[in-house]
Amino acid sequence: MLEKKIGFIGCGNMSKAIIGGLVAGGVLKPENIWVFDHKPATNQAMQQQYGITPAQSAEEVAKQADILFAAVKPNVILKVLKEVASSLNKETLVVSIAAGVTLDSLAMALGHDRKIVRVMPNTPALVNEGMTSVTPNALVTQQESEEVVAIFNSFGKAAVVDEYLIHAVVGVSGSAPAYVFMFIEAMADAAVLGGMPRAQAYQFAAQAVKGSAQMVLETGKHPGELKDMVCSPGGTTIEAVKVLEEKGFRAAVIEAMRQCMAKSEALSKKS
Ligand SMILES: NC(=O)C1=CN([C@@H]2O[C@H](COP(=O)(O)OP(=O)(O)OC[C@H]3O[C@@H](n4cnc5c(N)ncnc54)[C@H](OP(=O)(O)O)[C@@H]3O)[C@@H](O)[C@H]2O)C=CC1
Ligand SMILES: O=C(O)[C@@H]1CCC=N1
Repeated sequence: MLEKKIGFIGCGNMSKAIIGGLVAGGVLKPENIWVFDHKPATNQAMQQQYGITPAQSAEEVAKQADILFAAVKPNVILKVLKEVASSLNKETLVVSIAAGVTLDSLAMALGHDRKIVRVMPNTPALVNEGMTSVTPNALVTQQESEEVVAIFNSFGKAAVVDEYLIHAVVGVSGSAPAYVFMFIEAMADAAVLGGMPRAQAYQFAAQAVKGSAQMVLETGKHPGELKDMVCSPGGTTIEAVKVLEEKGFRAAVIEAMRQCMAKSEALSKKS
């Protein structure tokens, strides 16, 4: 169990996913998780649900934390960090989850002597299947970096990546659950069209996606080979594959992600 205090400023979708994962994984005592959201009702609800410690202010969280998560929207994070910079201890590790906010701009807000880690998680952290990239600045030690990776590994998988890869990470995992949910919803709609009850259709579609993902991860086989294994000659699947190719399925996914990555890059230039 990690004997550190972890603080969160901002408690929305992502903080809830990370805190849920930390508590479920027994990574640290819930009372060692300090939370400040500017909505008091959120702090109370988190205390009731997880037994975490609600704070009265962002400064209080900053003073308490050994590792401080800045988990507010990208447009407010620099202001929030500037306000708490003087409350941080010298050794506090600041972890930013904001999309498009670079290590350089975080250092400008916090001071250039700060240990900062930029991470990009995703919402499946809520069900212990998150995927997170971890990018430390030069002041973070190997051991501290490994600690952050271990935190995210406790509710999914995590890997250290160079900062230039962050836009690809946003495209392929940070934002990706949204397109996967759309795919599941569309498949379920089609199953409903085929007469299946709606709830059952979501179950079948989601399990098909989960099982297929598991096959990629566990067999190490090329996705194309796994696809070929499903397509019987003259069978049903190849009919579906033909239509997906005709409708530009792959091109649509690639173009959607290209624009997602471009937006991530544009946000980084603004910050
Ligand atoms: N959602 C996702 O899938 C992912 C999000 N991210 C990043 O995570 C960050 C947070 O996203 P997400 O959790 O979705 O956002 P949310 O809006 O759900 O959460 C942010 C929370 O912080 C609160 N807040 C805003 N300003 C302050 C402040 N000054 N002090 C304390 N609390 C404040 C917000 O309150 P209010 O609602 O009143 O504004 C809200 O409750 C973003 O920077 C985003 O880029 C990264 C990866 C994936
Ligand atoms: O849509 C967004 O900007 C954030 C970043 C990754 C997922 N959600």
